[in-house]
Amino acid sequence: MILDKIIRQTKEDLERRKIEYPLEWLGRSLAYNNYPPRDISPYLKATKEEPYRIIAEVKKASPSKGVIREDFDPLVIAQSYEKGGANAISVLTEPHFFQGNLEYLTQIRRYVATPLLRKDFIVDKYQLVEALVYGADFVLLIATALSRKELKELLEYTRHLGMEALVEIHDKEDLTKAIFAGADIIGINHRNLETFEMDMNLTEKLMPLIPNGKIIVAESGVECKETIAHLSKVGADAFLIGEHFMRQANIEEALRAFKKVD
Ligand SMILES: O=P(O)(O)OC[C@@H](O)[C@@H](O)c1c[nH]c2ccccc12
Repeated sequence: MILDKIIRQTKEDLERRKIEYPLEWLGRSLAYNNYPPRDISPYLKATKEEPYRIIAEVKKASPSKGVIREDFDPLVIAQSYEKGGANAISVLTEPHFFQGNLEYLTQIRRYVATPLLRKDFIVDKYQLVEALVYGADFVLLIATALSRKELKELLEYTRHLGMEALVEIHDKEDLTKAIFAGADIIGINHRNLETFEMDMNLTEKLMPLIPNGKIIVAESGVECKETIAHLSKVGADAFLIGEHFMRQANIEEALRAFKKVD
């Protein structure tokens, strides 16, 4: 089971980091943090002027596709995203399966003003403190990977630290967990994290079950404007897009083309 494998590896790494940088040290660097997290909701909620928002992802590789982009400079990519008009930027920080790095967050934060998502497999409060210290505005919490209680506690701690969470779901059971936890921003992942199978109808299927007032993010497999137009009509506020942009020679132009409302 790939998800189990990633979580196991994540926990192993975490034990090492906790010894190397105890929480007290990590907490101390917060005193020097010049980048307090921003309130992310206004960046993601659809409005009349901006009927859909785009979270563009910095992702070198994935377990389903291997290396997606050879010519990979996270800062240059993030700057292209910013110039192209991204509403937020998702930074993969998981090192083994996605070839990400926590340092990318800090690098990008220093030069880019667009809000940043720490995209990782978060299972521990320690990772939330890290997210804050390294410059994230919001974090991903994956309902499938957490128990009801864990999800609720991690979401509460995220807010305690002044951040918000994008709570990712893939089925009704995840949705129940997300609502129980008090999620305000719900990501519907079209990709099954176990089988990598895609269901591009999932947003449409789950939408009627989601209470009013939540911000909805459609995630994965979005590669054309037709999909965006359709899913935004169905009720998605924002789109999380990685691979499509990572495969472009001109990332900025590709993003601008998606942002242009027809
Ligand atoms: O590259 P895509 O198909 O546009 O998908 C982006 C994003 O949704 C995907 O990377 C993702 C969604 N949920 C995740 C959880 C962990 C790692 C990665 C992900």
